[in-house]
Amino acid sequence: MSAFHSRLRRAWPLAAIAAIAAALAGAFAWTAGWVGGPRLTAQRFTDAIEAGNGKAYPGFRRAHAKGVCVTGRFTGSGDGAALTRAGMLAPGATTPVLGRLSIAGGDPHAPDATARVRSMALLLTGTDGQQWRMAMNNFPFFAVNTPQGFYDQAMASRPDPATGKPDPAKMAELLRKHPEIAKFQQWAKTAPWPDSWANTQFNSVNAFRFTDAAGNVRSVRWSMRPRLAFAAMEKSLREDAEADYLADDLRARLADGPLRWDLVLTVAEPGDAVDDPSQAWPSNRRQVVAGTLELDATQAQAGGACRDVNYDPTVLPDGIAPSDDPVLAARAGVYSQSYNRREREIARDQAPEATVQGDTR
Ligand code: HEM
Repeated sequence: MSAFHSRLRRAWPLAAIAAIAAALAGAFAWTAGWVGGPRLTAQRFTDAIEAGNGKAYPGFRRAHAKGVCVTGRFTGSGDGAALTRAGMLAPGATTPVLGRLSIAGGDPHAPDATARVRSMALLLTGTDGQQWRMAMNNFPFFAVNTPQGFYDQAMASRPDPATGKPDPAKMAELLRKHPEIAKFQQWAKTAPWPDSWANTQFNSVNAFRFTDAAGNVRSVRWSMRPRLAFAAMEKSLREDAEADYLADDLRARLADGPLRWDLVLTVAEPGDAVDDPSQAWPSNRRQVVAGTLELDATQAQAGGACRDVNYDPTVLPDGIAPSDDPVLAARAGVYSQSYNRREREIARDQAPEATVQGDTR
């Protein structure tokens, strides 16, 4: 070995250590948001959603703040077993459900007629303790294709202090940056509004990976399809409706008996957008009715068990896993942040409105 090579060999460990140290320092700086611009952390994301709400509502979810708890059960039909080994979809398997029906938005007192987006969240707990948490909406696809898009939307929606409404120039800039939003705006403008949670279809929107007993993996989206026929509510009727007509309607319907939705699994084909929730899949994809959800009771969220649940859609039983969709990953971080903030406010007695027993919603 030459003198040069032996000097190099002696120097190498020091150089390697220095390089590793530099890489670690770089990674730390990136994580801390010192380089490459401020990173989109769950904290910043949640701050933006709070700012978009215009006002603080301690103890409430930072999104979908207004809602009610529901309870019931889910029974597997057995047909879903062709797609996943998850025991909850086995034939006849019955799983207790603690759920929540809500409207989108950060104001827990918003009149129902102002909320274009309606939602269903479910927590299924299997006999072996495994959980399947879902948070679904009535839109068929998401407004944006990245977490950054959702963040930008929250920032652009912040009320302008002068008008109390979002600045139209900022909204125009948002649309220029995220043109996929136009498709969602078209849906929001034209799709008829259902008159009840009970006849609304709720969609997972994000895709998930289903693994069957033989180890085959497929990309799946799912929907809760109501057994009740869709009934539209015209604008004039919505304008005259009571602020809490959805919860009133739910109580009245449940007094007459349980409400049911079928769980419909839709299987992707090669080329379908499995990591982009803003793109619907073609309507001819294979569908499987994997079971039925039955809801038979409702409770106000202030005193109900759903208040203290984080319906994080990445909590899944064996046989179902998150896709690589970055929006899904972002949801897990932001829901946790929102959950921690609201539970801390409740624990510190800073949230009388969110905790008052006997409040109906
Ligand atoms: C980056 C995208 C998204 C962000 C940042 C976001 C943010 C949030 C936040 C902060 C909450 C409140 C969580 C809590 O305090 O427990 C929430 C609730 C919810 N979100 Fe999202 N969301 C996103 C996408 C979606 C999508 C794609 C869907 C459905 C298709 C969805 C459906 C829901 C539902 C149903 C709830 C209410 C859950 C409950 O009742 O607790 N979200 N979201």
